[in-house]
Amino acid sequence: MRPGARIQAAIEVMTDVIERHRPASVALADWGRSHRFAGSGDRAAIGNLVYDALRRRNSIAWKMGSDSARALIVGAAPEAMGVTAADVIALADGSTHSISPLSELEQAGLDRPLSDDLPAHIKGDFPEWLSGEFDRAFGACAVAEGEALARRAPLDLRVNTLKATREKVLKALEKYGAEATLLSPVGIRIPAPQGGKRAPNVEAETAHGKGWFEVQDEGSQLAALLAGARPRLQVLDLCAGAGGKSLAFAASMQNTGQVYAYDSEKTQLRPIFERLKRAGARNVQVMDAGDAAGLDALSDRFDLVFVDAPCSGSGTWRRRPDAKWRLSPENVAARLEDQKSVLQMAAKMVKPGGRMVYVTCSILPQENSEQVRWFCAEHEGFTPINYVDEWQQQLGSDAPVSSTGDNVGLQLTPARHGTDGFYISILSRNT
Ligand SMILES: C[S@@+](CC[C@H](N)C(=O)[O-])C[C@H]1O[C@@H](n2cnc3c(N)ncnc32)[C@H](O)[C@@H]1O
Repeated sequence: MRPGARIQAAIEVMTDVIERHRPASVALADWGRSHRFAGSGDRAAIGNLVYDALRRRNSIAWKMGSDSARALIVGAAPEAMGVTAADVIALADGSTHSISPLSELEQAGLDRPLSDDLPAHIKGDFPEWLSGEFDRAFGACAVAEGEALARRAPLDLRVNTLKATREKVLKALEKYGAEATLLSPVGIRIPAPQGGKRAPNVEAETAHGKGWFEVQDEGSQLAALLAGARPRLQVLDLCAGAGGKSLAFAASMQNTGQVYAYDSEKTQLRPIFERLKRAGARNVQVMDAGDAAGLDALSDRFDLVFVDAPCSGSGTWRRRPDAKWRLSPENVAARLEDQKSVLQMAAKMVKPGGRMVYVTCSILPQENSEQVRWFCAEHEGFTPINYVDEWQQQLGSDAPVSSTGDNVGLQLTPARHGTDGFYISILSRNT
């Protein structure tokens, strides 16, 4: 496909996303199925246009003077395709399948700089109704944090130390520009693709098939490392989902002790079996999904209960930018209730002297520090542990500074730490 046709195709996909409220990945897959002639390069370029437009939706709409699918895609095109505004104007020649010529207004929008006095939610590309939460979370840094959440994310991998070393995986993925992560000692990063380039399909690599690594954001790796899953412990991964953390624990525990992987949803849990097999993880017991009675029978037993709580996902907007605009106050309220319910359940499972680790991939204080405060008020036997000391002990390096400014919980963000937005709080059970 010619570049002008790719822009037109992206407008069609974006129309589907906006008008029919469909997830971008579904709209893109549907478009691919009904346009079989399009190659993988075309699909990647169209995907970049759609995702970049969603990442920077507010600022692009302001520049272009419209929130229409066409305005958003045209506004995103220079950066998404790695070309100049003049190139985009020239590409829109109205030839068969291509985008029609740009109006004067559209042309002017491509060159319009953002003015300094714009509100934070426009400059930082986050939903206006979350302005208060962004302000509470980041104060004067709200725009910078929003901007970082609106950039493309790198591809992060966790080396499976049961089967490989970081050096070995770095060598296997050298061709993709793989480099060691700065914070996680078992992490590897492939930088985000620029312009029209696409991210490599690392899961098609032999090294992945052999179980040498898993795709996992560095923030997620750090949450698992900070939890302190040592050899021979009894660990409960309470919201195990596809098992990302259970796999990391199995590696930290050198396949000794026991990890119980539980989730209320069997469809979430389903991929864990294949992943465990590939990784050579032998100390993970997958519980029946939703088996509350089975879980109850294990009360007061665990050295470590890890709560990877259901949340708004606001920390992962770089990877799922459409979720940013679908999120509603009602969704957040529902997740807050879910979090309280899993925290209540988790409290019963920790043995005296054991610990609970509460994690979200969110940057909203409501879901993070405020839930921990609520939990501690309800459960007198639990006390938050200073994460700075814990980091030193578990990772043997100096802890990064949390964007919350305190040591109760570690809030990681793309702007400060280069990871997805993650919140990690460690609580010890004293009685
Ligand atoms: C953030 S995801 C977990 C991701 C997973 N730990 C990983 O690393 O791949 C949250 C999970 O919590 C599960 N969940 C929601 N409510 C739950 C509950 N009451 N008990 C157990 N799991 C629950 C969801 O099904 C979902 O899989």
